[in-house]
Amino acid sequence: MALSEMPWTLIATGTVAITALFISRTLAPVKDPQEPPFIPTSIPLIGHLIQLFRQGAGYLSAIDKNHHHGLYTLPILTGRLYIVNSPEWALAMHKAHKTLSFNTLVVQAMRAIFGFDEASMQVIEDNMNNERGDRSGILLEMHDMMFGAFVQQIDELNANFMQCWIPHINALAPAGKPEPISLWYWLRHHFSIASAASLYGPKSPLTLNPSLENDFWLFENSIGPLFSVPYPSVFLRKAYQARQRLFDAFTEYTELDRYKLPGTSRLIQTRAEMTLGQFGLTERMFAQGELSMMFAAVVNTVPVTFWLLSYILADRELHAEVRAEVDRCVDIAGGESGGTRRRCVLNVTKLKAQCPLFNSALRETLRITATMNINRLVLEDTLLTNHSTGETFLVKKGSGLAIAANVMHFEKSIWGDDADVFNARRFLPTTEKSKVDGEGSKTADVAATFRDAKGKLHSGAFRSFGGGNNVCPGRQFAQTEIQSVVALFVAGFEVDMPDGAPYKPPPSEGLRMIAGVSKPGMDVEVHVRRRTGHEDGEWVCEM
Ligand code: HEM
Repeated sequence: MALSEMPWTLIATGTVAITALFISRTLAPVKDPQEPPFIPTSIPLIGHLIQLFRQGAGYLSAIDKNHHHGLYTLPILTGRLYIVNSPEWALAMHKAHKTLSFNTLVVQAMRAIFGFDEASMQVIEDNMNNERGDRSGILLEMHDMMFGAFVQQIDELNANFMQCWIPHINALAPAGKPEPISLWYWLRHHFSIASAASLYGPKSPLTLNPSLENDFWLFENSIGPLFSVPYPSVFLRKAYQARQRLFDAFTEYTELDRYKLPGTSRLIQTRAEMTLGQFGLTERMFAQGELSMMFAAVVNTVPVTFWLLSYILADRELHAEVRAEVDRCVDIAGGESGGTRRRCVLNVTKLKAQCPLFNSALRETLRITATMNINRLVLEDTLLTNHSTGETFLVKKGSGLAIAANVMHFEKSIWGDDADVFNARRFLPTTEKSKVDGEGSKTADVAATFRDAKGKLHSGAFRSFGGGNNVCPGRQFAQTEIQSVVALFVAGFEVDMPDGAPYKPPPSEGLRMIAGVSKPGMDVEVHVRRRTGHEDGEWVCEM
């Protein structure tokens, strides 16, 4: 048959197929025999990318159903994204922190998301991956400072938060009257402002202008697109403008030296002294950079608090048991007669140390909801070894690498057959063991290794706070915030649906690829009233 006689559709299909084959042969990455297995895709170069855009991190769960590898490769465009799916490979990844860089991604975010100018970029890129081997430079010195500060200054941070939070609790449903609230919005609003104030002091930008709280979450919601969409001022106008208002407010805060006021955390004062004094960034750039600190401090803590409270409220039996534990941490003092309100003193140290079920429920909430992917950039060709199986794989320079916590946190061989559902008691062996070890006076690190019902430890499996060199330094502070907020609701209030029906949690918004803990997909309207016997209670927190 002559070419002119062939049907055009056949010719077109053939041409597309040959071109696709040519492109995929010449441009697509070729697997090195030492690399982790490649996951095929029907659309060369962009197939995985399309699915990641469409399904977010859920795509990694879908892949795991068909290709159950502990470590594998997604060829994307001309590069590779390695996915870590097992605790053993997660440990191997964290061990190789010298060549699997966290800071290179931080630097990219500072440019794309926090709008750093060229001069500031030069400062933060200097020795960012410890090229000089002396841990000098703003990123490494800031990292080291913060890891010390979050331990040494934890009491100050905790006290600041409780002082900022308690007024909202004491103003809620006063004089025994029920108060309707949108639970997610109420928590998000007051918690974000209190959290910002505990770091940035009494003149925190969000305290002076509470509408910035909404701007903050609008900005947060667009963090993925801000990385990739060109001309954000045009195509992401609302988020861009919200970010601009936040930049301006934090700049004013810095220019007016508000970080020097009493009540501001020493952590933020030191960040300001280092950034402005030692490293010479402008006030504007310091201010924009602080939005990254706000992100770390708020975007995960607020939804985890919401979900923990939701899980407890939705289960009457669990609610009663947690309430009994929390009640043992409350002292009620005086004032019953004569018009003075009774002081209800919540001891937050006891909450952490003497409430194994409450602590187990917190970790279980984190397991289910805090499954953010932990990303790294490969700086040099690196061999990773799985010490359980003895396997070694090569990960190549210039590639991305991510722990799929959303897969690992639901792996039945680790968490048991009920891994897909919330089980408040799952972490009891972890929280109770620490109580025994500490003779009842201390509880395990909230990021501690998961211990199953048979007592077996699963190192590397619980990744809500990351691990290794970049494990979350703010986790103890986060634990105080989350547990004190939830405990006050549990001990002091009843929360029901407006028609009096038991609380029903809303669905989750689902998982994005670049995001914090997933938020509720919709708000939930509830009626809050004071618990019988606590109608006139005035709440106070102590450590
Ligand atoms: C439930 C609440 C929180 C969760 C689930 C969480 C989770 C994480 C995770 C997974 C990482 C490691 C990221 C990586 O390795 O790629 C991290 C790092 C970090 N977190 Fe948190 N975090 C929480 C609360 C906080 C709070 C309250 C603060 C501060 C007030 C904070 C400050 C930080 C900082 C500064 C880093 C970067 C550490 C570094 O430079 O290596 N986090 N967090």
